[in-house]
Amino acid sequence: MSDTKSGDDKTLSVTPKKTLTLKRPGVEQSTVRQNFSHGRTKSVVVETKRKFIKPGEKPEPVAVFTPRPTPAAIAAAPAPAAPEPRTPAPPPPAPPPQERMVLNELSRGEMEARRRALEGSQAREAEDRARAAEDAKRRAEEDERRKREREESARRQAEEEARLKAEAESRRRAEEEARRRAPQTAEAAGGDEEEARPRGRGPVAPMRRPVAPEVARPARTKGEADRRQGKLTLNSALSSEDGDARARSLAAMRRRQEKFKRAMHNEPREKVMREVTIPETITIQELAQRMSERAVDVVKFFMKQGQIMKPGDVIDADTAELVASEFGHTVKRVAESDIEEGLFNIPDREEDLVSRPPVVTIMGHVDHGKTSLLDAIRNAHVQSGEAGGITQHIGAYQVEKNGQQITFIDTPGHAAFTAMRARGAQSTDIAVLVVAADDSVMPQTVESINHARAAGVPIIVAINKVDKHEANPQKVRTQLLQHEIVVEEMGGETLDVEVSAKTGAGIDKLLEAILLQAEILDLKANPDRTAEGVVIEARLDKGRGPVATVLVQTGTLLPGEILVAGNEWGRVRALVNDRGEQVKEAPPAMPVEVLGLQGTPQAGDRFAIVNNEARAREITEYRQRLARDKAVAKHAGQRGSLEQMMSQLQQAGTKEFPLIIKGDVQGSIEAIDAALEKLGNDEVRARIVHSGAGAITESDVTLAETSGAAIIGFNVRANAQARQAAEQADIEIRYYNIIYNLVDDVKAAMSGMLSPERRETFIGNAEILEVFNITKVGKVAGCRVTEGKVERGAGVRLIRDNVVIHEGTLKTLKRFKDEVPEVPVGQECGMAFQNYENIQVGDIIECFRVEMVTRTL
Ligand SMILES: Nc1nc2c(ncn2[C@@H]2O[C@H](COP(=O)(O)OP(=O)(O)OP(=O)(O)O)[C@@H](O)[C@H]2O)c(=O)[nH]1
Repeated sequence: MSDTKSGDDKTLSVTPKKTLTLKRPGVEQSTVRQNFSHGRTKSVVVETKRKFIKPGEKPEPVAVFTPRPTPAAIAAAPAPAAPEPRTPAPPPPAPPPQERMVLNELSRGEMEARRRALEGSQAREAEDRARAAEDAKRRAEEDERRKREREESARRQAEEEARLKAEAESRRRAEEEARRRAPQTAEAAGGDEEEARPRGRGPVAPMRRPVAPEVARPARTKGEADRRQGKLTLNSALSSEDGDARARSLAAMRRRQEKFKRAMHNEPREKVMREVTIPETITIQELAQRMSERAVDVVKFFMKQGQIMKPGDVIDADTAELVASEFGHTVKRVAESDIEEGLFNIPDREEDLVSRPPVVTIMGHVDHGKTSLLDAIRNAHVQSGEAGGITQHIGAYQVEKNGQQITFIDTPGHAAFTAMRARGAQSTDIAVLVVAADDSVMPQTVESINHARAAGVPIIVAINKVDKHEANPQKVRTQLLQHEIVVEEMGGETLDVEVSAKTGAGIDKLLEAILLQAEILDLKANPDRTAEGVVIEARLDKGRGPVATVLVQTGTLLPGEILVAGNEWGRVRALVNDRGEQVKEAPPAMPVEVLGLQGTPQAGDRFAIVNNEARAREITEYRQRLARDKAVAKHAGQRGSLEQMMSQLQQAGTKEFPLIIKGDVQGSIEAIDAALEKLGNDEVRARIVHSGAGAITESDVTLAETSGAAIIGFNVRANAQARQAAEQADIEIRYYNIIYNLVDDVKAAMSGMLSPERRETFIGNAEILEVFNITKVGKVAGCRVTEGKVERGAGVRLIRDNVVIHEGTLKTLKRFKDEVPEVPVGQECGMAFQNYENIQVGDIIECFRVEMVTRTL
């Protein structure tokens, strides 16, 4: 049987020290494990009670055994001693002479162990006592230090206050002094100010900006006082209870001091410069948050710029960037287009690439024969054996030459289609530049050259109309030199072909030239992958719903796939080629009509295939949101910066001509929009309330009604309900099929809104020779017409010494006794002014006619 000391024994460490209360006066405790035969053990708590002895008395150590209340232990215990309650035991009968032991039959080892346990326990107690004393000392020191600090801070505040007062006083005196001594030189005045500043005290900053500290100081003191006196907080309650020891934490004190110092020195809080991430659009609130600025400060900034904004307002990235840099932050522009990651430009392996047909766009000046050429090519070269097939306009077509396909993008080359053409060039491999041989290089020819160059697309020159007798192809070639287009014949590398769209001459050669150029370009695509491409045209078809003509640029498009194009998506219901036939697939460079989209995408939108509807929805919703935000931001932007506001003020008198435009094809709507945008001047301009592809519906009429707009249908008609609604609401619907006519009409209508111009025509002058005062009539001037003639009813001005002193109308114009309508030059007459009599001999009467002229745009 052996005893173990409980100190390090984990099994015993749970012994509830608290219940055993080490601090019980005069009692020392430790736990001892006793081992018995057959592996039985028992834990006992040893309490050593010290007896307080009077001087002279002999100390009598006492050990009390408290058995653990485990049943096993109770059963196994050989009942060594009667269990004692935990209350301090009354001193037992005088022990035998063994020191500190009352147990019988303990071996030396056991006794030694117990002794060690008791000693350890004593040592611990001593340590605890020492620690407590140290803590108390530290606390006292801390309290003392805080007190000192508070006193110090109060002293400093008082000092600062006194100093500021002194400064203000001395400054006031200095100013007074300066005023007394005025006028003085600026230098002398500077010197005075220097004098006025208390020397060697305080920093220079408060002197430079003296107002802030003075204002800040009393406000702070008052605020603090109010806070302290007015409110009873837990803190204040405690601090009043046990002195000021617990009033404020040290950190709070420091913060307060820092703040105070800053206010004193008018130092701005140290600014943290951040890199602010700015998406395409952002709310002011969000921007402020990202800059760690207060939204109200950003709003204030806008206000200074003359814009009234709310924190919830959306601004575009450019504005946000400006704001961020004004606040001193750096900017990182990001596109929130992570969602589109992996949608486009999936790389292909070299070995998967195969040759594909070239995509050609025909460009050139108005009337140089683009449409005729496209038609000529198409009519002559629809795929062999299918010549009888019904061709339809889908915005692009393919022809076959020498067994090879060529894709033509069939967008008409009207001036207003510039935007479309620019997009066309992006999806194009080769640009055919049509120049009429009977004309010359024109502005749009140059524009086309620039578009092709910008897109990095090689040009083939088609010199058209060579059938005409006045055709001069050589002149065209020479003119092209000026624009750095050097055709082969002139020793350059640009292919040129003389053609006639009328007779069909040279068309084959042109196609061959295209194929040759394509060979040089070595155009390739991977047909064994999901399709990617571009929308050429999109429209709302009455029977088929939204229809988009797309050009597959890589991969193969199949029915059933989920296609995302711009803001729209849909499951491909059918693919229709340029001959109106349904096809099972659309390989690279093939233009097809896609049916099954949910909405009409925009011409020029890129399309791609996604795996599931959820992803398609996610992408299109994101794009729609983006478009919406952009529109809102644009709108907000219109409320604009100061410049914008000024221009708005200027425009305040601008009359708007609201229009709703519905068209058959997205491309034509864009063209109309662009053309109408150009109309107008400072006084009147067209405002397109809404435009879109599709028939004119009842909702268009409602919109027209609310916005006071006229409705224009381009190649579309209003449905019966819309017609009826328009009739009832008295809304005008106009139909057009030629853009020029549409634009001309709008122009004429807008001209009617221009205020007429006042035009003045000089008629004649008369000199006053005599002034008669006639009763009942008043003063009448006897004049001679010296220039032109004088007319009754015309405007007259009275001019004295070359100064106009009156402008009005004539009351009478008499020749002898008769009223006459006019008096020619050289004759004499009598004239009287309406409501004006201050006339003198020698005055000149100028006669003029005013016309109001209607203006046009
Ligand atoms: N004699 C002759 N006339 C031609 C030829 N090509 C086009 N034309 C005529 O030129 C005029 C304009 O031709 P378009 O094909 O409409 O010209 P465009 O460049 O498409 O014109 P926009 O669509 O207005 O830009 C038409 O009257 C054609 O008949 C040609 O090779 N020879």
